[in-house]
Amino acid sequence: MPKEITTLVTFFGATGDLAKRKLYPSVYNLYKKGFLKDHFGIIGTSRADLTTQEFQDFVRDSIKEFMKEDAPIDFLRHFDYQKADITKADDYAKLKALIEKLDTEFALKGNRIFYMSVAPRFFGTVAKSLKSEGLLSENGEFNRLMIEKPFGTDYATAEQLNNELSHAFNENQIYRIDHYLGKEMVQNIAALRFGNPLLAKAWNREYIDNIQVTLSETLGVEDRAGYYDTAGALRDMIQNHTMQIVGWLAMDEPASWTDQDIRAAKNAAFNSLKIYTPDEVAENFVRGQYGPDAANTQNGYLNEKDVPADSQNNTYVAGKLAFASDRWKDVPFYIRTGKRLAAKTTRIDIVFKQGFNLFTNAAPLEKNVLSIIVDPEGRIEYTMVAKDTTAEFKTRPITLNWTVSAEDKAQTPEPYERMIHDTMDGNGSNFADWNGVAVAWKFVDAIQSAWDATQQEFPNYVSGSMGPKAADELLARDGHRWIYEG
Ligand SMILES: NC(=O)C1=CN([C@@H]2O[C@H](COP(=O)(O)OP(=O)(O)OC[C@H]3O[C@@H](n4cnc5c(N)ncnc54)[C@H](OP(=O)(O)O)[C@@H]3O)[C@@H](O)[C@H]2O)C=CC1
Ligand SMILES: O=C1O[C@H](COP(=O)(O)O)[C@@H](O)[C@H](O)[C@H]1O
Repeated sequence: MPKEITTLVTFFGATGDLAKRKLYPSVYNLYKKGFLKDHFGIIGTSRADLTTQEFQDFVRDSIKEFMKEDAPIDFLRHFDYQKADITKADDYAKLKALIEKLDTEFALKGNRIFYMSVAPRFFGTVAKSLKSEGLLSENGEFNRLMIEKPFGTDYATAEQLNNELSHAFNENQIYRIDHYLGKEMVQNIAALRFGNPLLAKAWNREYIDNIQVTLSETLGVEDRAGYYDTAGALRDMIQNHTMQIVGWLAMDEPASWTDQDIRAAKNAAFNSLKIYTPDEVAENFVRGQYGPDAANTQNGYLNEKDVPADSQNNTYVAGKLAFASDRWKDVPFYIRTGKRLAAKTTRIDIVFKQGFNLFTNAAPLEKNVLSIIVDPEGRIEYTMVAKDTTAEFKTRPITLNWTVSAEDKAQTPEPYERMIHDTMDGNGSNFADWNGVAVAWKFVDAIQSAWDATQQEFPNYVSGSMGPKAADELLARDGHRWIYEG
C-alpha cells in the first residue's frame, strides 16, 4: 500500500513549460498511485492573471496533452492559483493567505514544499522571500525547497546562490534537482554495486581497469543558443549529470541506506577528486564543436541560429578523472558528452582487468565489461570470457543481457515523479548536495579557465560521428579504447 503523503506544494513558475510538461503529470501520477489522496494541496503562481478555475483547466489540459488522460475533478479541486510577481515582496502576503487557506481546507498539518520552476536568476530571491515574508510554517513537520537547474554558472555564483538559500533553508531542506539522478538505471547503479557480492568485492582498483561514462546526444543546439553558447557541454552536462553519475560509481559503500550516509559516502569520493592545473587540463581533457554532417545536410554549430560566428563554445567534452582514494588510485574514469553525435545514449561501461591467460591455445583474453545502459532503454550487459564450444580449448567473449521489459517500464516512475515523491517523503538521496555541487564546479571551473586562455580550431568533429579523434587518442595513450563506438 502506498504511504499517503500530507503536504502542500507551491509551484513557482506554474504556467511555464516545465510545469506543464512534467510537473502536473507527475503530481497526477502520484495521485493515481495513492501517494496523494485527501490531504494534499497544490498552489500555482506566476504573473499571469488566472482564476482558480482557469488554472485547474490549465492543469487538466496539460495532463490531457502529455498523458492523454482526463484528470478527475476530485484531483483538480486540490489545485488553486495566486497571481504574484516573485520580485515584489508585497505579493507574497497573498500567497501566504492562500497557503494558510489550503492548509486548513485539506488538513495539511503545515507541511510545505516550495518548487522553484522559474528562471535561475529568481532562485535566491524566492528562497529569501519565503522566509522574510513568513511563508514557512512554524508548526508543520517540514518546509522543503525544490530547486531547478542550473545551480550557478560557476563556483562563485553557485556559492552565492547557496548562501542565499541558506538564509532560509538548511542543507537537509534543500532538494537540488538533477533529473539524471531520477532515472531508473542510474538508481540501479547502487543495487548492482552493493547488492551483488562479486561486484561489491571487485569494485576497486584491484579489479577495475577503467570506467567510462557516456552521455551522447543526436540533437544539436536547437533554439537554445542564448543559454547554450554561454554554458557549453562542460557546464550543461558534465558539471551536473555526469558528475552525479560518477558520484554513485566512485563512492564507498555507505554506512547505512539513509540520505545522510549516502551523501557522506559520495562526498568522501568527490573530495578525493583531483582538480587539474592548466597543463593537466590540456593532458586530460578534450573539447569539441560540431561541424556539418558528412552529407552537408545539417548545419555546423557556427551556423546555427543565434550562435556567434566566432564562438569558441564546446558542444563536446571528453576527459579523464582521477581520484586519490585508496579505492581508485590510478584507475581512470573517462567521461564524455556531446551534441550531434552518432546516437542518443547514456551508458556506463565498467572495464575489468584482464584475466590470467592460462589457456595456452587461446587468443589474449578479452576484458570483462559490465555495461549499464540508462537511455534510450534500460539494459545491463555483462561481457565475459567463455569457452568457444568447439573441440579445441579456445575462449571467446560472450554477453549476458537483461533489458527492462515493457511491463517493468510501465511501472517505473519518470524522473520528475520520483523526485517530487522523494521530496514529499523527505528522502534526499537522489538529489545533489552542496558539497558535491561545489566540488563539481571547482573541477569544471579549472577546465573552463584553461580553455578560456587558449583558442581551439573549430569545428573538429563531424555531426553524426562520435566526436573528435583526440577523444579516442586520450584513451589510446593509456592503452584503452571507448567500449561504445556509436
Ligand atoms: N522546460 C524544461 O524542459 C526544463 C526547465 N528547467 C528549469 O526549470 C525552470 C523553469 O523553466 P521553464 O518552465 O522552461 O521556464 P518558462 O519560461 O517556460 O516558465 C517560467 C515561469 O516563470 C514565471 N515567471 C517569470 N517571471 C516571473 C515573475 N517575475 N514572477 C512570477 N513568476 C514569474 C512565468 O510566468 P509569467 O511570465 O506569467 O509570470 C512562467 O510560469 C528553469 O529554472 C529551467 O532552467 C530544467 C529542466 C528542463
Ligand atoms: O539537462 C539537460 O539534459 C538534456 C538531456 O537530457 P536527457 O534526459 O534527454 O538525456 C540535454 O539535452 C540538455 O542540453 C541539458 O540541459
